[in-house]
Amino acid sequence: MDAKRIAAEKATAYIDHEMVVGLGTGSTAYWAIQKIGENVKRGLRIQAVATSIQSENLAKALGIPMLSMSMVDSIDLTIDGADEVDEAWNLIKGGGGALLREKIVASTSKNLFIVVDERKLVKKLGAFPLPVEIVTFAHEITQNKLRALGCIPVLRMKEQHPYLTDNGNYIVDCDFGSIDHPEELHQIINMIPGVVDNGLFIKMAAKVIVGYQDGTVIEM
Ligand SMILES: O=C[C@H](O)[C@H](O)[C@H](O)COP(=O)(O)O
Repeated sequence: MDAKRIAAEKATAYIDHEMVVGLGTGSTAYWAIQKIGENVKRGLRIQAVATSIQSENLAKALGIPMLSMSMVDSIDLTIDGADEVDEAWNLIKGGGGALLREKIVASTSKNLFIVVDERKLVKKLGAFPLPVEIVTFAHEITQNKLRALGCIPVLRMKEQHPYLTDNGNYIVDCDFGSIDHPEELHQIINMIPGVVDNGLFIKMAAKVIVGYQDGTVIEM
């Protein structure tokens, strides 16, 4: 079985009746949502909150009862993927552009379980360029300020146009090289006017579940 799938399905075993569950975004979270959908059909009673329009549509199609973000002030468990996980369980997220809603949902969750395949584990973050969500107007000024922090910023494109997030913002993928101090970098980036949020998730994960190519899965 696919390494992402076994990690994602393992995480769903922690979901119990009456929980409010946060649904992540991406090709790994996809498998968690599929499994939750199956379990709901078998009688699991939960309500869920999505971290993207894509995940919301998938969940609705599978018959998972959904709540809007404005309806919840606490989420029991969120299952989400990541682009990189370091040894302190700091994360880079946002490869799929969903970082802002993901961080709001994660910050409202009692537990954030990260599901990844083994390729996402790194010693230090930064081989994956850091996604930064920025407002569209004067985006050049914001990109210049990001460049001044020492990265190479690249405006994410989709079919010849700047990629737009679910929130109507742009994403800039920032190559900082190896990130020595993720917590500091997180704060410095978010101080820039025009930045909405960045894809560093600092000390937010309660558990990391890793799927391996050989079919094994390890919970950390
Ligand atoms: O914006 C997207 C999310 O942060 C994803 O969770 C992340 O990019 C990992 O995605 P995947 O599981 O597809 O590698």
